[in-house]
Amino acid sequence: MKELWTTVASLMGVWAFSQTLLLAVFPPQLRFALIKLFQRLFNCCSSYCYYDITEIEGVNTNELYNAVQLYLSSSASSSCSATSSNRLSLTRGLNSSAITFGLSHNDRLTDVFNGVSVVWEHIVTPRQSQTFSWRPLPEEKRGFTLRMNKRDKSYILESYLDFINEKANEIRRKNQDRLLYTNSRGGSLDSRGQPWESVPFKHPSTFETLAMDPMKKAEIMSDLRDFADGQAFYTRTGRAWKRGYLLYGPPGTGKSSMIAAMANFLRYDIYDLELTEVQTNLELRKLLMKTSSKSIIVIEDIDCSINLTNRKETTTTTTGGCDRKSSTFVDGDIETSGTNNSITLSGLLNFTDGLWSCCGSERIFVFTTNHIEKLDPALLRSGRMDMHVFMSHCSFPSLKILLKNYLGCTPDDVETAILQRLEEVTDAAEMTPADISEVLIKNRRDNKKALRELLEALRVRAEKNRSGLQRLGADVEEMAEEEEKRALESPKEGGDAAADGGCVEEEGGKELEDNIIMGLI
Ligand SMILES: Nc1ncnc2c1ncn2[C@@H]1O[C@H](COP(=O)(O)OP(=O)(O)OP(=O)(O)O)[C@@H](O)[C@H]1O
Ligand SMILES: [Mg+2]
Repeated sequence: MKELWTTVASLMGVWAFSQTLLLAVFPPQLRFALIKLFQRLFNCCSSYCYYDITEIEGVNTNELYNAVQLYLSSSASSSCSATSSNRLSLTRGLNSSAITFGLSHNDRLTDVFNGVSVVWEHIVTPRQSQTFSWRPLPEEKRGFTLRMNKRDKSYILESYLDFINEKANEIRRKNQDRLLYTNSRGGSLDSRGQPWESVPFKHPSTFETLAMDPMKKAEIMSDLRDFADGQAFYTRTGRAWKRGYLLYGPPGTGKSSMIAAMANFLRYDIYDLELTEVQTNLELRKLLMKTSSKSIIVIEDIDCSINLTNRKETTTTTTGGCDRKSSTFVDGDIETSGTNNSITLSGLLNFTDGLWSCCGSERIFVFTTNHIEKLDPALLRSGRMDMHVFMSHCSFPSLKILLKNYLGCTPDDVETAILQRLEEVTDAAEMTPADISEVLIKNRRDNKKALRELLEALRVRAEKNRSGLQRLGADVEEMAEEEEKRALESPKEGGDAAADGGCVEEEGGKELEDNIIMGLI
């Protein structure tokens, strides 16, 4: 033992002496060159190669550093024991409610990709002197060093880095709160040149809570899934990676709730485009260019936002309380006659389907309306609106979902007689899910009372609809009798009319009938 200590002491003495000699004999530049030479010699003999990924490259943040950090965070959290120590760093990013793990300073982690093992080291050194920079630099220099066997380099390096980028994007999306963007500031930009304002998107609506026909729901979910997984398909078929949805139906049937459910399902951001705030087609295009991939671009109540009825007329439209001049179109092209400084249907069609619509990818356009009949067919064609989804009044299957949402009860928990009665009246009542939700929310503390009140509300509404229909039938009959009487009183007139063509009379009768129906509605 004594001998061992003597050897260690003499070795340390030799080390101290050589260091003093090195410092005294070699000037700093020479020392640096020697170290470099030793490093090169070591690299030539070593079977490993090393890649440094620094946090800041020049004055720019190195995106790859962030990607590696995120990627390693998933491995670090799951394999804490694989690191050389049990210390991990924890971070929570801006706009993120998730905590991410990271390698602590100067720690190592082994990763395996395609059967090849590599080692990551997180290297942190103090920044020696603050060099001149337009922005303050962190006090520490941070970077990752990737070590892999030289023979594996050509085999995995490129695909490994691609994989890391992809994985990092996935983690970023999963961790980051989704955002709801709006263009409520009109055309003005913020300090970062952004036309969109954003807030965290926290809408709780999901496909599970959405009350609609289960078959239709499953179809939409599968369509969305296919879309999100369809990158290869869209590339192969030469189509832009986007999809259009038109949600239409009466107010309160869940169109906005469906958009929130779609965003939550795909984990996409939402851009709520307020068309009445957009003044020109150019502004619309700029807004589109500033949207990100993996997002849903929404235009609600499209029929109220812009005159979309006739592309071939010059019209002055009143939109959101302000007068707007539409341009003249010939098959959707803007005439350059001075009035093209406004937003037009042509601009909107280009927005959804033109070349500019492909400036990003993986985007869904959703339009909503209460009046589908008011929309120009050009807007409705496939490619622009691929899926037309009718959000209807509450059906019995939808009602069961609402009962589960608000009262927490399944059909088995409801008395058979009540359930049967509910089934009989739901369709006839034509109540919206919003109306039914209101009845259930008010009485949610007492399930029995809630069911009673709901049944009563449905019954009253169904009765009202039925008597309305009867009244309509009686009115139509009465009118028809009057017509008949008039025809008998003046047979010549009636005969002439008949000679002119019964369809005219028939159309007149139909018009009359339509007027009565509209009046009653
Ligand atoms: N299908 C539905 N499933 C679950 N809840 C619904 C549904 N439809 C409506 N609701 C409830 O009613 C409220 C209003 O619904 P929503 O705003 O989605 O209707 P909308 O169709 O967008 O109406 P509008 O045409 O007036 O914009 C929501 O907060 C939601 O709670
Ligand atoms: Mg809505």
